[in-house]
Amino acid sequence: MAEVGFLGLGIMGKAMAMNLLRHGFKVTVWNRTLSRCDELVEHGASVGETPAAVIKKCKYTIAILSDPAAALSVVFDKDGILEEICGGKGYIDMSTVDADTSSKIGEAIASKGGYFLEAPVSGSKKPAEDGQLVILAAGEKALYEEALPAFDVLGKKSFFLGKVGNGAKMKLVVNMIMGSMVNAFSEGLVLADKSGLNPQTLLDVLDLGGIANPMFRMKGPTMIQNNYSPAFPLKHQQKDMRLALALGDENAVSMPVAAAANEAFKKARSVGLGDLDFSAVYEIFKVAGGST
Ligand SMILES: NC(=O)C1=CN([C@@H]2O[C@H](COP(=O)(O)OP(=O)(O)OC[C@H]3O[C@@H](n4cnc5c(N)ncnc54)[C@H](OP(=O)(O)O)[C@@H]3O)[C@@H](O)[C@H]2O)C=CC1
Ligand SMILES: O=CCCC(=O)O
Repeated sequence: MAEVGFLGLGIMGKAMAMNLLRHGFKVTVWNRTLSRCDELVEHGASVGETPAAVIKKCKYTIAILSDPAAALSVVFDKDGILEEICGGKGYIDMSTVDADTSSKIGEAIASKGGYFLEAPVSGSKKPAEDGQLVILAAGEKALYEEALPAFDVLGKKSFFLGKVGNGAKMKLVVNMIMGSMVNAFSEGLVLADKSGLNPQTLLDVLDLGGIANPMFRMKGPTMIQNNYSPAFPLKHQQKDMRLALALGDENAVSMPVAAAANEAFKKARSVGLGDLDFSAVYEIFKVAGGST
């Protein structure tokens, strides 16, 4: 089996790279903070000293990094991907970024003869651990097909969405909806509490009705316990709202609900909640609603 490169061992990257190792892939990892590679090495990974070194060694390399700045940095900066990508090699960026960022990366890689696929994912830490992500790929179809054995390990379903940008846009639309939902959910929990209802009973009622969903089911119990151990960091959700709103601007789509949700996430970041789970936006509604 060909060696797969893997850049970025944050919450998602660590779980995904671990999964590939568990399924017999040979994996060479790199992370900006190199010490984060140690645990993967214990499970059989090799380490590349730089993104360029990983690209040089591997037929194709996957990355999942925090945001557009990070995604651009590993490609264009010193010791970056562009130094070693060449004909026959592939680069798959699974970070959540905007279509422009993805296109810039794709064009630069193509200019060196390499193949590029964007492949952001739906699903969080647990689905990443369980190989249950939803993969939203777009770009070079041949690379998509080459990577399918890895995608089959990482995800429960892969979509090929056509040209570069379509994966990024799909991911931003999905996360824009999710970010708006968690705001409405938070507001509802506060309203239930302030009007004398038991929030746990609200969760039970919601779960039996037409708006039951895995996100409410998973986050509700931890939110009412004020437990925001990060699966999806709030700072990344706010980044996704910001990028989705920019996509709305480009397309003249009015998004008042998403704009209000973005304000709540920004407020949450401004009071130091950015590294907690995105469900910590609930704290902002508690303050606004006068809850204790
Ligand atoms: N967590 C989730 O539930 C999901 C997240 N995503 C998306 O996946 C991506 C990663 O998320 P997640 O794993 O949660 O994030 P984390 O914050 O846990 O990890 C971020 C990763 O990016 C690296 N990084 C940050 N800045 C740079 C930089 N300038 N140069 C190189 N590397 C950098 C970090 O390295 P270092 O260790 O050195 O800081 C780390 O490996 C994001 O785009 C997010 O929106 C998508 C679906 C679900
Ligand atoms: O981008 C993060 C998505 C988190 C999720 O789908 O639960």
